[in-house]
Amino acid sequence: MSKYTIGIDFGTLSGRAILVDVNTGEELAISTLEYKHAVMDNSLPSGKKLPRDWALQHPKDYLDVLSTTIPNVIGEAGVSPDDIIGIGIDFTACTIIPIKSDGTPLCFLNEYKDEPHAYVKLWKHHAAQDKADQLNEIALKMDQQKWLDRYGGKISSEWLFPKVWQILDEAPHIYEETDYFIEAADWVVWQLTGNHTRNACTAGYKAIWHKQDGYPDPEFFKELDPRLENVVEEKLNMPITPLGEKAGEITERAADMTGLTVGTAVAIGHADAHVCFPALKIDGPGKMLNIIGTSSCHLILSEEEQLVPGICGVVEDGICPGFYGYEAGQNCVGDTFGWFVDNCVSAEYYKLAHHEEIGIYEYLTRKAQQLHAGENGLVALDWWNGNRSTLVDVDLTGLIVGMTLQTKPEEIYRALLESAAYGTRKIVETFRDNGVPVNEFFAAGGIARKNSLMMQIYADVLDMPVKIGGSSQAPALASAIFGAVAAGSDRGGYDDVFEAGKVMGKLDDKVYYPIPENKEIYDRLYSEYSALYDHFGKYTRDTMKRLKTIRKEQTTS
Ligand SMILES: Nc1ncnc2c1ncn2[C@@H]1O[C@H](COP(=O)(O)OP(=O)(O)O)[C@@H](O)[C@H]1O
Ligand SMILES: O=C(CO)[C@@H](O)[C@@H](O)COP(=O)(O)O
Repeated sequence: MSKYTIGIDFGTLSGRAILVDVNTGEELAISTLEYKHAVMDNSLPSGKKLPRDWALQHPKDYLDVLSTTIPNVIGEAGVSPDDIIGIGIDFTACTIIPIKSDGTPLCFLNEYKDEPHAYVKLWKHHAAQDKADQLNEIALKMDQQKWLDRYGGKISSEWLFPKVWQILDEAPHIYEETDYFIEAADWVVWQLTGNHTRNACTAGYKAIWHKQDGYPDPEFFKELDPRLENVVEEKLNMPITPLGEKAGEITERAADMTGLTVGTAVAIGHADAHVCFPALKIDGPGKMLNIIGTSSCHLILSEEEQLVPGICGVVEDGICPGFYGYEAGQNCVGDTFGWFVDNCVSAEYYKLAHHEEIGIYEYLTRKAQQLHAGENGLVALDWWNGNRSTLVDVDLTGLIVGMTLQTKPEEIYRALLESAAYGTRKIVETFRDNGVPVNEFFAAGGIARKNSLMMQIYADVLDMPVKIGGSSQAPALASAIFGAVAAGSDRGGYDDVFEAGKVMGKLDDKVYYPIPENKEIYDRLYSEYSALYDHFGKYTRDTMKRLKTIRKEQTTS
């Protein structure tokens, strides 16, 4: 008798569920729901305006994903809910919700509906950079290198404490009324199981938690703001559960909402990038996995804890049990291309794409593919939404050098694709230079399978073969794998995530190999990228910051 699991990937704009056969990895059904409120970066549902750099979400959209996509995949696959043995959840991170002790988000309560700080702060909420700057400065002054160095020497404004501090500073009453700040991954798991759990991945990477040392001392938090002295005890006080464990089982309420059977196993929540390893059968060190979507995450396992400057963090068991997991990343990849096609491509190009019955990305990609490496004469810095690694500063901005009156949209588009590859090479070199070998390169996420030109450019720029995940929904497949492990072998699942990955994971037959003549050109262009990277990112980084300050002043005056 076949058994099945469901994996749900909560992305930036939508939630995607897939139903997978546990014995073959076959994906029987998929269902996607776009979030009704998408990313609230201009205003709240009430119309209240939001300042620049904000990015909020509405937790009701996550419940809609559960109540829509799960029944959809069960119906489409035509399987009995009794044969679905487990479910796993992954989510963007650090995406946090202020909640009451019973799990109710503050924004669900009438009195807080018009309070921006009562809503979900999405991973790309970038309005707490000043808090991150102060936090890093104070950490250095207080000799907190022990944990700071594990986070590459800097905490990003995308992570939990700068966001929580911003809430305390700008809306102390919301901070006061919040019983817990919870990652959205853990909140969704709570809605399914009735159990309040915290996963080790997001606690480790996003909330400065360490398996042996715990959190920074209260003295440190007190120095940030005396009201934060006991922030851990007061707002985050939940035991942390390793990945690969079971969080609980589907409750009656969740069964009514989803159509699943009461008692179905639910895995501990995971982050959308980190979860992916078993979906590509990756089971050990030296194999970098790059999840390329709206943003991009670079993840790698190692048997040792090395301190690598400018990365997001190294966390023991933070990706898969038994290894140190490293994360680095780029704040925007797909988002940059989205910005470009929405703002910089003429109606004529859209008309021609329509005429050829293809989308605008495919149209631009075809045109960009006809160019030789280096023929566009452009080098771009990939900082359209800041720099996550290795400079850790969301105030840095994008740049294109080499533009002339002859420059065509497809040339700029190609330069943007190339800049994402250069940013990735910078990350790979930083790992290698600091004792973390990168021997193989794997790519997954929406773009990895959609854009073959981009993957070829990655192979050429990195001078490494690029292997592609076999599923168009790698995070959801990986979550289904974690669901099978939560169910365990007694119920027809697995006891070990790597064992489950071997059966349920998949790689595409297509591998992109470096083209030697392109590699040579890209080596030269990469050295130009590196010079610009150092110039604008290190020596004159204040230029970009000053421009942002002037813009802010002029927007509010
Ligand atoms: N063919 C394409 N080439 C490059 N970028 C694309 C293409 N199609 C979509 N995108 C961009 O990819 C991003 C979506 O990535 P995806 O992995 O599907 O979602 P998510 O990041 O939410 O998990 C969007 O920012 C979009 O602009
Ligand atoms: O930051 C992380 C994980 O650390 C991601 O959740 C975040 O970059 C969002 O990922 P997507 O680009 O939406 O796939």
